[in-house]
Amino acid sequence: MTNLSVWLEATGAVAGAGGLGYAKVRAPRVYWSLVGMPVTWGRFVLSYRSTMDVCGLTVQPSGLRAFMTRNVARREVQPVPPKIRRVRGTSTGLRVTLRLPAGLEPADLIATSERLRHAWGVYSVTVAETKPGYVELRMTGYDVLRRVRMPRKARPRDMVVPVALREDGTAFERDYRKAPMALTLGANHSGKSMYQRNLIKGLAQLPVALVGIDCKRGVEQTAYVPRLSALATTPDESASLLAVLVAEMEDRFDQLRQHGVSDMWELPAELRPVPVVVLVDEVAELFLISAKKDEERRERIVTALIRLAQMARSVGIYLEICGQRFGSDLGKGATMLRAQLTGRVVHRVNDKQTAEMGLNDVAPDAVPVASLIPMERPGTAVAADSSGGWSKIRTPDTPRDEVAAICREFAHLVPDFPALKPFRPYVPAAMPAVSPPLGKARPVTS
Ligand SMILES: Nc1ncnc2c1ncn2[C@@H]1O[C@H](COP(=O)(O)OP(=O)(O)OP(=O)(O)O)[C@@H](O)[C@H]1O
Repeated sequence: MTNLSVWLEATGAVAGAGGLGYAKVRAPRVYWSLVGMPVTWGRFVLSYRSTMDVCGLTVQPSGLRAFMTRNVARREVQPVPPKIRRVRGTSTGLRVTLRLPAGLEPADLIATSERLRHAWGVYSVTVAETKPGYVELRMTGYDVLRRVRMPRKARPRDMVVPVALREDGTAFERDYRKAPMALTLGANHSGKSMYQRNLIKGLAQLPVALVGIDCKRGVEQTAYVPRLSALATTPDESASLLAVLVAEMEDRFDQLRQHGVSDMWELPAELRPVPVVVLVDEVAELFLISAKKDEERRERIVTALIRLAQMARSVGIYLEICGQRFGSDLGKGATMLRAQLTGRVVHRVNDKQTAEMGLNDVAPDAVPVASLIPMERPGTAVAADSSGGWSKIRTPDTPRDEVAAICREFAHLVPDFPALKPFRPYVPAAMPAVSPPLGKARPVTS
């Protein structure tokens, strides 16, 4: 009854809005649920066998099965497609779980995904291996990255934060325990700050210490100060803050040794130190030197970043570094640091070389995809990690005020962290909706 009334309400809405054609363009989610999904489901079921046959995705049945078909059923033995284990409709498409017969592998389906897409008239077909011998065909009924809506079930938990949507309709999650150190690259206005904003939105709700380094005088991160344990807005402050984090890392190593474990997560919860996520906006500012005297500071910053990137994972200190480019042109230490940042997100770039800096060592076949991200789609990126897998993603368009409000709501989660106290930003009683003008953005207290 409830389903019927929801359906009637929705169809009424569609009719009121000017019909199905209008809904297809303006409300693709509603159109998919009401029209696209039943049509595609039917088409899929009716044409499954013949489609798999013409796509070369069938194999000869096993000896016993062939014998039974020939001698018991008295039918001609036909090649068989993968067995359908489950078909499930979602708000963005259809998910089909297949059991692969001997002789077929996931790569065979990946190679034909374009033909499957045409055969079933869907927007995209992605193939994911879910466990050995099983694959999931993820079909999307429309371009889910045009207006991003995160799946309702995607919630921050443990050290996992949903941050964007993949083109197959699933959530792209930043998992700090799987890829502890990450690099986000992209040209001006490509959506890097939006990516960090979505990250902060999720991280703010978890029991972690958030440390900001924003040498663009804090223009982006000042809005989040109620939830930050520390904020540095100049290279000098950043150098001091990073030195404190390196000392904290060393203290935590001593603690691990005392308890005879090699990873913070092996400690009982009551002894485990709070995880720390260090968010660096525009890393080039930390590498720049305008006078000879800055060289020594730069050296300290780069050495601290490399040490943290190499070792801090096991003590729960994670780096999230963001910049326009990240290559040898930044100077000594840059490529060494980059090699340690194994989580990669590359937004629109101005040249292929920048895409190569971000992806060549982890997912070289994703370089052309990153090089072709259009300007009209800010927030679109290629996300890859050292496992060689990659996917095209887009962040939701989350207003800064919304994230600032979440930071205020979860301010009570700022952990007690004496070493970071000198860097704790001043939190005004009423935070302005947007950052204060340049030059006044850095209220510091001790
Ligand atoms: N996912 C998105 N959906 C819609 N609009 C977006 C998205 N991501 C970013 N934008 C818009 O694109 C513009 C640039 O975004 P953002 O400031 O995040 O880019 P940036 O790479 O950090 O730029 P800069 O290097 O200049 O700081 C902003 O107006 C933002 O609102």
